[in-house]
Amino acid sequence: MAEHFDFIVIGGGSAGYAAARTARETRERVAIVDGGSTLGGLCILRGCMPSKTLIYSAEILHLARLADRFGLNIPVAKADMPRLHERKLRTIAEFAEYRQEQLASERFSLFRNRARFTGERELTLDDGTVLTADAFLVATGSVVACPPVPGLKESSPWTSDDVLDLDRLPESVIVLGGGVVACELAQFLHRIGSRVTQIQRSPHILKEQSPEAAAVVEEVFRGEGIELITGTQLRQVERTNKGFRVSFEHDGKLMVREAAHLLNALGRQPATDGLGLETAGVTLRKSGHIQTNEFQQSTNSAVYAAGDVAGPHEIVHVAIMQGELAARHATGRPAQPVDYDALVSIVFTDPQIAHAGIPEAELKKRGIAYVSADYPFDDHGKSILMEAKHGFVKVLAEKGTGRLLGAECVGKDASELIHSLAVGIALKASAADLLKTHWYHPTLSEIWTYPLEDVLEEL
Ligand SMILES: Cc1cc2nc3c(=O)[nH]c(=O)nc-3n(C[C@H](O)[C@H](O)[C@H](O)COP(=O)(O)OP(=O)(O)OC[C@H]3O[C@@H](n4cnc5c(N)ncnc54)[C@H](O)[C@@H]3O)c2cc1C
Ligand SMILES: NC(=O)c1ccc[n+]([C@@H]2O[C@H](COP(=O)([O-])OP(=O)(O)OC[C@H]3O[C@@H](n4cnc5c(N)ncnc54)[C@H](O)[C@@H]3O)[C@@H](O)[C@H]2O)c1
Repeated sequence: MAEHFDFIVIGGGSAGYAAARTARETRERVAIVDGGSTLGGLCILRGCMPSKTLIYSAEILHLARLADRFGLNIPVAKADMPRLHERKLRTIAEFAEYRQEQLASERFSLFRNRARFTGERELTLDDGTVLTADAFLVATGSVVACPPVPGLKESSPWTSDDVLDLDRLPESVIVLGGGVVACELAQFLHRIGSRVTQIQRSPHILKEQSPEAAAVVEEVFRGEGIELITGTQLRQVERTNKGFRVSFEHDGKLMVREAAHLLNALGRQPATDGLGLETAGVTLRKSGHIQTNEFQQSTNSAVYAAGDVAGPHEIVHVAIMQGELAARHATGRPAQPVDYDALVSIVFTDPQIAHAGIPEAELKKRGIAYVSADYPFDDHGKSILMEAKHGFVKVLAEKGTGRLLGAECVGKDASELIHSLAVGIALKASAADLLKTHWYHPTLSEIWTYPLEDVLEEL
């Protein structure tokens, strides 16, 4: 006999846990099914938290090496890999334990299995248990993609999981890709002391960001000593007795690079394999993501999807918003679709790239009339005294009304700085509204006053 629930979540990561918690507010019988070897989800175990723990250490190391610039004498600054690794494990363990306790609490029925749809409202677990529910949420996340580059799969390259678990210094690494994972980890590896070559297909890294923002990071990467080669076409990957050889075309010539290690950072794909989605009448988009409406409902109205498996943005806070939205809708409560025009996205390179609202290219595409203004960090008091002169801030506001539509920040701690503008954008404030703020001096944040004032003048 099948056990029946009000709401079943498949996948107890960021999206799944947020949905289960939200559904439990008004429903008694909520189940979570997670077949991962460790509970906790990508963000905690192998994504945001381990990467940002390590990247922060690498930033401190980088600053220590620039000690002379700050009038300091730090004779030796280098990574202690076993201790770096141990700190990461300790930090992650704390987050994971907390999440595991939440998932295993008596509020939910937790099944440590892989699940597969065997009917429109029926799941069969890998131990044969059959579960039915009024509504389901698929929140199975994503897996590393391996595009059909000859020899890539056969050579078993590292993925981000391997880099985030290093307890020794790799002598040299070739990083394939120019997306967020590739860039964040290429700079981390370089800063801890590896020789890094990064190979990217398009003419610029970080193609989701504006070309101006990407150009700042490219210049810093090359200045720090990363060999960054853009505008390439990968031809072949081979294992050698010393490591790896990558052949690619660049400027019409065939080029070859060799290194002890190879990192495949060529993207991730939605984790839908083996879920029996066809049996449940759930359709996928061309991208492989589960197709949903604005309430995260799939083509089977009883099956919702959220997080990396649903897209369109593979970011934790979006996964959480989508999970909460799906659970509210599935349990018959008022639910507001996610407002992607207020999206915040961040790349944790140094300098960081942060964006809020509608990107400028999208404003142009939609034919929205806007005014814009920017200001560089190399002309700002606090960033000058911090020796953090790379990058700029930019504000985009609606022509006529001055309503904030978008903002971009490339620079030190851009991930923190963007949030004052993100609040303005989400609350549909105008440039004049934001200028009522007491912007403290000297801070990095007060740099926003320059483009805000310029935008106001331009209106
Ligand atoms: C290196 C790296 C760094 C990142 N850094 C950031 C960052 O700084 N900021 C940010 O916002 N985002 C970051 N991300 C992205 C972020 O981690 C993801 O967007 C987010 O964790 C996705 O959450 P999710 O709930 O969709 O999936 P997950 O957290 O992956 O959860 C999916 C769960 O489903 C389970 N599961 C899968 N298949 C089945 C099945 N068939 N049956 C049962 N259970 C199943 C898995 O065990 C897992 O627990 C990073 C990603 C990577 C790889
Ligand atoms: N700071 C953050 O919020 C953060 C950090 C890491 C990851 N993430 C999320 O994880 C997701 C995955 O990141 P990612 O960097 O792995 O993927 P991505 O899709 O951002 O980047 C993949 C890269 O691989 C290249 N590529 C793909 N196929 C190729 C081929 N056949 N030949 C040559 N190049 C090819 C692409 O041009 C791109 O540069 C992202 O969507 C991101 O949202 C977020």
